[in-house]
Amino acid sequence: MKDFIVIKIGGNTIEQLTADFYQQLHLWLEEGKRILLVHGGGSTISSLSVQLKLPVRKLNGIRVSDEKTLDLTRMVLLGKTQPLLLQKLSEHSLPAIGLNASDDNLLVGDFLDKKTYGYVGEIKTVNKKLLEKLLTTHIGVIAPLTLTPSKQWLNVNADTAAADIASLLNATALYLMTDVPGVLNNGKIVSQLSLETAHDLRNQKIITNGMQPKITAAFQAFQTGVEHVSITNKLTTTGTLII
Ligand SMILES: Nc1ncnc2c1ncn2[C@@H]1O[C@H](COP(=O)(O)OP(=O)(O)O)[C@@H](O)[C@H]1O
Ligand SMILES: CC(=O)N[C@@H](CCC(=O)OP(=O)(O)O)C(=O)O
Repeated sequence: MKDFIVIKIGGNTIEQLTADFYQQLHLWLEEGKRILLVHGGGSTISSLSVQLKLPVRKLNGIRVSDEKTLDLTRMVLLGKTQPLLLQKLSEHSLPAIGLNASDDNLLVGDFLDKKTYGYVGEIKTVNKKLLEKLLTTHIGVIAPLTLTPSKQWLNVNADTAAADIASLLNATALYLMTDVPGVLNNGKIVSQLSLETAHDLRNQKIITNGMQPKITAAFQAFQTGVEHVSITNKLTTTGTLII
């Protein structure tokens, strides 16, 4: 079975992707790797929420989502962010296909903690057979949403979604691509991050906001067997490697 590589691209990062990113995808495709991109879109969801006078509330970097926020999230991710990324891939001659939880039971999940976060989920199963077929010819581009077994849509933090999917696919690598070159401490990149150091940096409030779900997601994937997990702004530099 060929390797699965999962790459999470933060909403802000889509516009900043450079030529080396697309070149690396071409190289991996030539090597026969199966590539899945999980995209974010958080900043657009927040700015539209403000325009529509919906509350913007995040706890530990995770959006608290009522029904209206969930609806808006679905519209942004599937109506704006995903087509933008697909268009960019197409402009760089990369064959890509947009995917979401409702495609042939692609993702099934459950509430993360309904009392605390509302309509927010985590992913429990992935239709691996479908991805094995589709990803032989295409790069998969997947939105961070899930459906419960009773078909309730849920908003999933994109870092959490990428890590859940990487774990469930037994992926060989997970790249969490963001707008900073890695985890920073006093302006310097932490090149290798252990769980113990991550706890310390969190306690010292050096790791805050959107970096928190990224760190949780990174260790979750690493501990379930994803060999290479990194937080970076480029596929060609390691940034912060999880150890
Ligand atoms: N220790 C840290 N090192 C780097 N970035 C951090 C750290 N703590 C918090 N952050 C913040 O996390 C942000 C990345 O998370 P987020 O905004 O959610 O991005 P994305 O949309 O790519 O997931 C950085 O831009 C930075 O503002
Ligand atoms: C539950 C939750 O936090 N969902 C995220 C999904 C999008 C996301 O994570 O986008 P970025 O990676 O660009 O931040 C949200 O609503 O913002």
